[in-house]
Amino acid sequence: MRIAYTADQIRAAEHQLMARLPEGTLMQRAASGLAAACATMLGKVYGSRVTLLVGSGDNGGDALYAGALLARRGARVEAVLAGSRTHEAGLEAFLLAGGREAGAEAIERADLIVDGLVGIGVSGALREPYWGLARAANAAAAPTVAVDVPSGVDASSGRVEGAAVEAALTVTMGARKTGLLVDPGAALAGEVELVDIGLGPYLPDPDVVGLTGADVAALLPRPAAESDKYRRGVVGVVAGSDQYTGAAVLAVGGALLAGAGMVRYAGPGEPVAQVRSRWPEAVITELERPSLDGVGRVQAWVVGPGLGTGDWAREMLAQVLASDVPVLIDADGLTLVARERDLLGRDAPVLVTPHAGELSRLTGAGRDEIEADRLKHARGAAADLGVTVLLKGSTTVVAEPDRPVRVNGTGTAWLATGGTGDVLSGVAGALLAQGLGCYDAGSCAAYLHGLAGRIASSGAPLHAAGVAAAVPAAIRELTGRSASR
Ligand SMILES: NC(=O)C1=CN([C@@H]2O[C@H](COP(=O)(O)OP(=O)(O)OC[C@H]3O[C@@H](n4cnc5c(N)ncnc54)[C@H](OP(=O)(O)O)[C@@H]3O)[C@@H](O)[C@H]2O)[C@@H](O)CC1
Ligand SMILES: Nc1ncnc2c1ncn2[C@@H]1O[C@H](COP(=O)(O)OP(=O)(O)O)[C@@H](O)[C@H]1O
Ligand SMILES: [K+]
Repeated sequence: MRIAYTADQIRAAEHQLMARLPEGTLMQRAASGLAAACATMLGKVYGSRVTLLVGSGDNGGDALYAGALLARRGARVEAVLAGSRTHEAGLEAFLLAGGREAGAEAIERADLIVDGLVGIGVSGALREPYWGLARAANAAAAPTVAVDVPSGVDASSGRVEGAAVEAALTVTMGARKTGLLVDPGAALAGEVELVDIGLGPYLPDPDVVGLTGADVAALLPRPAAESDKYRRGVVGVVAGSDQYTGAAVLAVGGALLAGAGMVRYAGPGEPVAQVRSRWPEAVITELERPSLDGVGRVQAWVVGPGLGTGDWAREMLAQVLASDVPVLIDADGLTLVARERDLLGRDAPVLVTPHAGELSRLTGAGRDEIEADRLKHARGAAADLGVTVLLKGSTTVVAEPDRPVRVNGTGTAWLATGGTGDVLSGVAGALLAQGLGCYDAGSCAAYLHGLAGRIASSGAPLHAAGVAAAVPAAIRELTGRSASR
C-alpha cells in the first residue's frame, strides 16, 4: 500500500522525532537522499552543471546541503537565492563546498535543476520571484528534481493555484505527501522517490492510501472448488433505455468480464435486444413496465447508466434502492438522486460513482472547484450523503466516512472517452456482488479499470468495449497464474 500524509501530520511527526535527535540531523538525512537521487539522475556527477532554486525555508535548506554534497563530488553547482532570507547554515555549507550564487540565467545552463523553492510550508499561489523561476524551470531543457513536493503544489491536497514546478522526479522526505498522489499535483510530481528519515514510528493513520497491484490481487475474490454461479455473486444491471442502448451493453460487459457468477439484465425492448445479441451469457428480463417483479435475486445492483431521468427511470431506481443488497448508482441514477435525496434513505450500502459534473449536481459545488480539490469534495459528499463516493477523473478517489481516502492513478487519459464509465460501473458492481464492501469494490474496480484502459490503449485511442474486453487481462496481470484455479 502506498500511504500518504498531510503537511500537518508530517510536521507533527517531525516535531516528535526532532526532539530526540541532535539539531540538523533530519535535514542531513534528507539532503543525502536528495543528493543521491540527483547523482543517479545525472549519471556522471563530476563536471555536470546543477542549478538550485532556493526558497527562504527549510526546503531551500535541503537543496543547499544536497548541492554542497554534489559540489564535493565535482559538480558545478549554482544557487539562485529567491527568498527574502536563506537557510544560513545550508548556505554556509554550500559555499564552503565550492558552490556559487547565481542569477536566474543559471537555469538555462543547467544539466539538472533542483527545486527547493517551497515544500510543505507553501501557502497559496507562488509569489514572485518564485512564480517566474518555476516557469523558467519548466521551460528549460534540463529535468527538474523537486525537493519534497513540486513548488506550487499544495502538499495536503494536490491543489495548484497558479503556476507550479513540473518535476521529472520528486524526492520526498520521511513519507509521501497526499498532494503527490492526487491530481493535479500527482501529474506534476513525475516519479516519486521516498527518503527514509526515520519518521515511521511517529506517523499516525494515513490521510490517503493508494492500493498496489499486490493489494488488489489480495482483495479480489477468486472462484474456489466449491464455487457455483450463484455463490460467486449475481449482479443485476438496470441501465440503458430505448434511447441509450450502449450503456446497458457496456455495463453488462464490465460486470461479466470482472468475474460475476451471473449477470441479470432488466430493461425495455431496445437495450434488451442489444444486450441479448452482444452478451448471450446474460440472463435477461424484458420489461413492459418499470418493475423488478420476476427479475430474480441478485447480490448487488448497478443502476443508472443510460437509464434516462423520466418516470420509468425514477421508478426503477426506487425499486432497486428498496432492495436489501448493495447498490451502485451511476450517471442518470445520480441525476435522479440529486433531484430527490430521500431516495438514498436505506440501510444497505450505497456506492455512487460520479464524475466531477455529476458530483456538482449532487452537492452544488462547481465542477472546476471539484476538479481542483477532489479529496475535499469526495470526502464532503461521502459525509453529507452517508454513502461511499467514487469520484472519477484523472485521479479516481474513493471516500467513505472515517476511512482514509483511497486514490487510484492506474488509468490513462485515453480513458476520457464516452462509455468507459459504464464499464467501470459494471466492474464495480461485479465486485460488490462477489462480496466486497463498497470501499474495496470501488477502489479495486478503479484499479482494474485503469489497468484495463492501459492494456486496451497501449498509447493509442481506445474504445469503451475494448476496456471491458481487457479487464480479464488486467486481472491476469495482477493475480498471475494462481488465478487459473
Ligand atoms: N522540519 C524538518 O525537520 C524537516 C523539513 N524538511 C524540509 O523542510 C520543508 C519545510 O520547510 P519550512 O517549514 O521551512 O517551509 P518551506 O516549505 O521551506 O517554505 C516556507 C517558506 O516559503 C515561503 N512561502 C510560502 N508560501 C509561499 C508562496 N506561495 N510563494 C512564495 N513563497 C512562499 C515563506 O517564506 P516568506 O514569504 O516568509 O519569506 C515560508 O517561510 C519540507 O518541505 C522539507 O523539504 C526536511 O529537511 C526534513 C526535515
Ligand atoms: N484524464 C483522465 N485520465 C485517466 N482517466 C480518466 C480521465 N478522464 C476520465 N477518465 C476515466 O474515464 C472514465 C470516464 O467515465 P465517465 O465520465 O462516467 O464517462 P461515460 O459517462 O461516458 O461512461 C472514468 O473511469 C474516469 O476515471
Ligand atoms: K520544492
